[in-house]
Amino acid sequence: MTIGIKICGISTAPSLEACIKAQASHVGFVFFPKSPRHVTLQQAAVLGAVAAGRIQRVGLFVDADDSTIAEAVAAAKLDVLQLHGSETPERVAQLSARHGLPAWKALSVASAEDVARADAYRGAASMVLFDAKTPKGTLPGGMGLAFDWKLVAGYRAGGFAQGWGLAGGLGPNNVAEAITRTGAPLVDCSSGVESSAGVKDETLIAAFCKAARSPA
Ligand SMILES: O=C(O)c1ccccc1NCC(=O)[C@H](O)[C@H](O)COP(=O)(O)O
Repeated sequence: MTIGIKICGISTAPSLEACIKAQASHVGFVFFPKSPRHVTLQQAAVLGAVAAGRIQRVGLFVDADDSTIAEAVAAAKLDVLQLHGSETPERVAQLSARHGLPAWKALSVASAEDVARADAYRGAASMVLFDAKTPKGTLPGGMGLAFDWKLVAGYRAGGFAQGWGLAGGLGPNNVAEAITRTGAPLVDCSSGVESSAGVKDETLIAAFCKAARSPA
């Protein structure tokens, strides 16, 4: 099985090129102003053009309004929408249909009940991305926090056309073990390949992608 690898929070051309060179499958552009990884529409347009046809472009939104999403889709020529807030299944389906794009729904996980919330999104989202629940008042992602992988080990993703993904606290040193223990078909990493908040490290990107393709 070819593992999907998404590197999230790409905001510069060198880090984008590092993801392509390392053969990641997806890069994430964060459209959430509170994030240190936030990109402007101008940055997104440049990065989206560089990425075109070379790697899949995922736009990340947190309860964004229609115009924010429409402007980002147009600027970056996004291939996928990642909805990382409290978007309902209806909102996910609506945005996917409106833009003609697959939509991934991120769910924050700390318990089995959180994983079960994915059921409501079958048929609406093309993928469910399980991420760690973050403390109140902090960012809803990109915090380097992991959750108990046992909660999603062997997850059955029927009804999600693109399967499921694992995020939260992954890095070059634990991603192989995470894949082996959960069977996740896609892994997603942000802070684990950074030297400081929002600053990607090209060596860590390469190491992460290599490790993800070498299950423990
Ligand atoms: O990365 C962000 O800054 C961010 C901000 C707000 C919502 C989501 C965000 N990131 C989502 C991602 O897809 C991250 O890759 C995921 O949360 C894992 O992050 P990390 O634990 O740092 O690898």
